[in-house]
Amino acid sequence: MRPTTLVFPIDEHNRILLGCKKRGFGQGKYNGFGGKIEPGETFRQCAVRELYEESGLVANPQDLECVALFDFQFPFDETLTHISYTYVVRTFTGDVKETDEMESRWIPIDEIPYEHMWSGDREWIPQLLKGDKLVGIIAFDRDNSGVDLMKLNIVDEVMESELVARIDAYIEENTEDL
Ligand SMILES: COc1nc(N)nc2c1ncn2[C@H]1C[C@H](O)[C@@H](COP(=O)(O)OP(=O)(O)OP(=O)(O)O)O1
Repeated sequence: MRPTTLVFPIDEHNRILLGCKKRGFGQGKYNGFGGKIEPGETFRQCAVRELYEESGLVANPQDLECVALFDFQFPFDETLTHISYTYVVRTFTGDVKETDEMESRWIPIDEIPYEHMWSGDREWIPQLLKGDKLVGIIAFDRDNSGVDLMKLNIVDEVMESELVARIDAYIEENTEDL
């Protein structure tokens, strides 16, 4: 799986925008907005594109705050393993709309529906909301749903790579099918 991004918009009333995923990976779960990075994109470009496609909100890449880098590991199905650069955004325009992928709503942060989210989120989303920045591993169990291991470090700053997608695109362009 390609690297991914994940964005949590927060409004002036301190509500978080979450979407219930209508299809694909994480179907039926509430989450922020994101998806796979496309060749040639930076992580921030991916994040604002996915935010718009999935929620209708428009953000500038420079207004994203990078708050976490997660290595989501699925040892029992390696095809699911991926990293995710995770952002909070408080400045945006546009109207929230239902899309093919997500049905979204603004939720007060003390009413986040963790029981309908990925397990693990209950641990780290509150940390992000109080301002911590996190880097680490979350490893899932045999059913690819429960957390077997969570090893997260609080960091001063999440180092953002702008290179991965470009290298990926370069390799795709310059490698013949075997
Ligand atoms: C496993 O724990 C996870 N928790 C949370 N909160 N979010 C997760 C977890 N694992 C993945 N995610 C996020 C990261 C990305 O935003 C998406 C997955 O991206 P994916 O590319 O698979 O999703 P699609 O929307 O189907 O992708 P495209 O639109 O790019 O096709 O979930």
